[in-house]
Amino acid sequence: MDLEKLRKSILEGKPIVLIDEDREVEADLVYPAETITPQTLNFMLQAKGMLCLAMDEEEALRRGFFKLPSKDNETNFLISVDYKETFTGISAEERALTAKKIAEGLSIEHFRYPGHLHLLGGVGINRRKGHTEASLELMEMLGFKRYALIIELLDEEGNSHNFEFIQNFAEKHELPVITIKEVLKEVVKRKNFVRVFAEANLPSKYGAFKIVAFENQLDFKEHIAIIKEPYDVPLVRIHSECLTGDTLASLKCDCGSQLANALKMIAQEGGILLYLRQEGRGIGLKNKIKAYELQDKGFDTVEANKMLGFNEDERDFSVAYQLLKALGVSKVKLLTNNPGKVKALEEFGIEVVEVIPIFGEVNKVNRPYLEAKMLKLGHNLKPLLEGEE
Ligand SMILES: Nc1nc2c(ncn2[C@@H]2O[C@H](COP(=O)(O)OP(=O)(O)OP(=O)(O)O)[C@@H](O)[C@H]2O)c(=O)[nH]1
Ligand SMILES: [Mg+2]
Ligand SMILES: [Mg+2]
Ligand SMILES: [Zn+2]
Repeated sequence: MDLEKLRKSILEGKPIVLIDEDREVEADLVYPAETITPQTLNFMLQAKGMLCLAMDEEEALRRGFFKLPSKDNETNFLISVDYKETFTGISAEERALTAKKIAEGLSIEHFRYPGHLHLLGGVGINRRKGHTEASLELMEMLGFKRYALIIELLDEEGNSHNFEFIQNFAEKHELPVITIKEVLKEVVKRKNFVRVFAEANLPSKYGAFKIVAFENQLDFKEHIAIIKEPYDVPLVRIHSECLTGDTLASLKCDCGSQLANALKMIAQEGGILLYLRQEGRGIGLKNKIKAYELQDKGFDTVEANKMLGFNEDERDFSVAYQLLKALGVSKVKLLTNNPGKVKALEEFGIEVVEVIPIFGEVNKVNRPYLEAKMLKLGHNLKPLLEGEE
């Protein structure tokens, strides 16, 4: 993400176009409240959405601004306000003044309500990945206080999901465009959401390990690390949970035998196994079993995922990066046949000094599954399946 370019745009009085790809490409214009001018605010109003000031909900509540009833994960409105020394509060100049006064830290006594500036409460980008939360992170990474003016961008007909219109608008006015996903990624790089919670010995039949549990504020799941020390550059296995393969001895996949082999290798060389709670390539256990239903009817693992409305692989390795960071690891020798895992770690700045294949057992049942992974998901399983290791 080109933060310099974004900062320059702000200094020129131009808002940033922030796209939410998860919500069918909805775009908001975003600008720091602390430096807003009536001119920029007036420019933003042509977007035709609802101009709001986003701030951290906790901070807002501390200062006496209060919430309006809303359901979980819906837009989190607080009472709308006007700064007391405005006339009606609606003009661009007066709304800009109200916004600045909030960004200055004034509490509710200095405002009339309801007023003409809507307030949105941000609950943290780890809890909600909306425009409100992303715009606050964006402000912070650009060196501004966590107060953002945001407004949805509507097209000529008043529609909010027109990618072409959004692009043209940005080009015409020379506004930078970024996505919530890009913001989130940058936040994961910069901040720490995970810390070591507990650490104990774990003697196992493969050797003497340590087991580490984490306090995890990123996806709130209970991931685990199994560690064998000492190591210089650790051998790292990032293993996604597979209840059926890992613990129920299913022959449908190679997960259980990969897990065993990884633990053996790590026991010998020193390293870390991250056990990630991303069952079924991220779709969860019950959906994986639904996918197995379809596989029983003859569809392959990729087709089954798609028929259920999922991508072929729904995993996100942000949390793996955060776990490694919490363990002080920035260089790894990665045990995998999956190029996607290497790419994911490298994007976060982890140095993958070596990629080491890790094969499980092939049998009659899992061969078609492994072939589908090789042919459709690009996994490097050729030596295993063609026995030419
Ligand atoms: N959706 C879905 N998930 C499956 C299926 N079979 C196994 N899985 C899941 O696939 C994941 C495999 O995880 P890993 O072995 O860590 O990763 P990988 O993509 O095989 O990559 P490697 O590092 O090369 O092993 C686990 O979460 C399994 O639960 C299936 O048929 N459908
Ligand atoms: Mg929105
Ligand atoms: Mg695997
Ligand atoms: Zn499995």
